[in-house]
Amino acid sequence: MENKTYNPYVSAQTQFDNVANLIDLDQATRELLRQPNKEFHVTIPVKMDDGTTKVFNGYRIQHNDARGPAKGGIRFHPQETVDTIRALSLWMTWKCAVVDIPLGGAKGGIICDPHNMSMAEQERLCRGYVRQLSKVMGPVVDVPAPDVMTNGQHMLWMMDEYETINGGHYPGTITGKPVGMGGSLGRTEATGYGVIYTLREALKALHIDIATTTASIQGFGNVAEYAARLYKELGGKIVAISCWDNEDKRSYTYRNLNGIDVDQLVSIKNSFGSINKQKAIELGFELLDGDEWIAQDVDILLPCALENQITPPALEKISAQVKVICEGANGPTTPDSDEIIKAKNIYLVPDFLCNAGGVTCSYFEQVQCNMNYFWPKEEVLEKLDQKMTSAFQAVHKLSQEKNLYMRDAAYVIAINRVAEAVKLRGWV
Ligand SMILES: NC(=O)C1=CN([C@@H]2O[C@H](COP(=O)(O)OP(=O)(O)OC[C@H]3O[C@@H](n4cnc5c(N)ncnc54)[C@H](O)[C@@H]3O)[C@@H](O)[C@H]2O)C=CC1
Ligand SMILES: O=C(O)CCC(=O)C(=O)O
Repeated sequence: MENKTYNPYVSAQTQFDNVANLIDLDQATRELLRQPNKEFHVTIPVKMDDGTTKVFNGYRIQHNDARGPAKGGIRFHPQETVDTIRALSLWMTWKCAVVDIPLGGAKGGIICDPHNMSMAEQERLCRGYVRQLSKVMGPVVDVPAPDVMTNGQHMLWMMDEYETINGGHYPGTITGKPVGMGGSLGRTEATGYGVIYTLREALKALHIDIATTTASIQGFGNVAEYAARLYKELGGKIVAISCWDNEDKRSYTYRNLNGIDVDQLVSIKNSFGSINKQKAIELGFELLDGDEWIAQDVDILLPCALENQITPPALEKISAQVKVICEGANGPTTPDSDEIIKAKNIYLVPDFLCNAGGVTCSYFEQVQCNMNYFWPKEEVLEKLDQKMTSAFQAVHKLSQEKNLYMRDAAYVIAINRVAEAVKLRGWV
């Protein structure tokens, strides 16, 4: 099969258009919701350690804030594109709506490769980004958080710059901050755990005992690591994990058919979620091609890396054993692949439902910051489980009642909530 290229923004709009037709959404609401409301494109000059100045391109795209302040992560990636960020901003709106938290959708990104930047350069980049955007962000406007290749330290530098500019303490400006500095316990785990809460519920609905299942995972960053940890804790066996190798500029799949020891693999990965190949081989892992994660004879696939990973050619390799796909990543599946997944009768938990644990915990972080009182981890995770489980059940129920694909059912709930908000506000 020929290798097609996919634009995530086109995919996000295609998904939206399909469901807008299904629910007969009026024309004005369609036009409003199928594109972002505001876009900020900025240049960020950064003094590099060698004395030169490098200019980076950054973006913040706010899709919709009818239900509350815009919310969504900031990515650092050398191949970041404005269309990817547009798509991600749409998905953030649907995500907050499907779990019913009072927030809108936004996303940010900077084209850069943090692998090749010192911590001091990264700090200057974070501060420069906020200097460009401080007027259009803030606790009641737009609240960023970590995403691919960003972490709590980046968020703290950004918050500090925002507070310096605005002269006060505004911990609700950014979420995903380190614990003790306005961060919430459980935020590090939240997205990955949320993925597994939805998997647990999906398996219950399918009458499959999680302890009898096997899984293969794409990615080994924040989302994948904590999904792997909780899945194992619930009795599942992981046989393969793939990740990017920045030295070889390609991905590999690490396989152990006896079951992967997650702690052991974490001990040999770096802060970017890349596994040390040499050490993995010494530990007895089989080294396979990066694409092989999808070809394993497992019950569950957990794509937790990037967008456009599950394509028709990739699906040609999928094992007949696969029963469930839980999308930890944003946009891992292309619209033409959805048709194949439906035809194969694989149960799909769609991205903006499956990975909503991160933003749900970010919302809890804001609530705790507003109270200036922080909950114990057990309380955070219990509330997170409740939110994720009830959102999953509402989507599953609708999908059963109306015979809808799970992605479409999640969209019906999310779009209806946002459409109602824009109507109530008198925007359409
Ligand atoms: N961090 C969060 O709270 C949330 C993240 N997400 C989404 O989850 C996905 C992963 O995010 P994080 O874990 O935070 O990022 P991360 O930067 O911590 O990890 C990304 C992982 O993907 C791997 N990867 C990159 N390219 C790959 C390729 N071609 N093949 C195999 N592996 C590859 C990297 O090696 C790394 O292990 C992204 O789509 C992100 O937008 C969604 C919701 C919240
Ligand atoms: O925690 C957040 O606010 C957003 C996380 C995020 O970027 C995402 O869910 O894709």
